[in-house]
Amino acid sequence: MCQVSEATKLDLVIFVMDSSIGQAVFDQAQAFKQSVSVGATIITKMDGHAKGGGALSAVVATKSSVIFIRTGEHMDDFEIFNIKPFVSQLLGMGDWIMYEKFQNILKMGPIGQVLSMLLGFSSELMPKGREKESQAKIKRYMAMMDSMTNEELDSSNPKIMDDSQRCNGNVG
Ligand SMILES: Nc1nc2c(ncn2[C@@H]2O[C@H](COP(=O)(O)OP(=O)(O)OP(=O)(O)O)[C@@H](O)[C@H]2O)c(=O)[nH]1
Repeated sequence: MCQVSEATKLDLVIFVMDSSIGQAVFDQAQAFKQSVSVGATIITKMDGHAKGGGALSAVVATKSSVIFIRTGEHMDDFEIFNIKPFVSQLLGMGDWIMYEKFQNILKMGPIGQVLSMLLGFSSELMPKGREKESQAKIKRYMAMMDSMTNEELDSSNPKIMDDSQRCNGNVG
């Protein structure tokens, strides 16, 4: 790697990390940084189970920014790195965000009008003429989420649900 770096005039050295290796990436990234001057990082395999927490270690070790994530095996499975969804996924905040959305919607009055203004809600959730039913559905989702522990809300793993909750019908 040092020889390649010395023999060529590189505009940018990119450290490519596999998100599935987790925190072990720190040592790898540090060794990389000690040999060549890393300018950017790419996180791969974000389509798998890993949330990419190791990226934080890689960024600290290389003192570089993440520029892209890879989300598949094909050539074009690249996405520009976007900090908000990344951190949200890392913290498992998807369900919390949805819960807050529901709470705000219910506060905002006639739900049909409100939902029609919002992006991200499908017509199945709010069919025309069935607003009351849909409002009840949202309240049911919220009741389900109220019955979940913080750990369950934070996790994207459905297996973490307690079996007794499934039997009680608390979980859809
Ligand atoms: N699902 C998925 N597969 C990926 C991604 N990036 C790379 N791969 C696959 O992972 C495998 C290894 O990729 P390589 O590019 O050979 O990575 P490498 O670091 O040189 O691999 P090693 O030589 O095994 O260390 C290949 O089959 C890739 O297609 C990704 O973002 N998602």
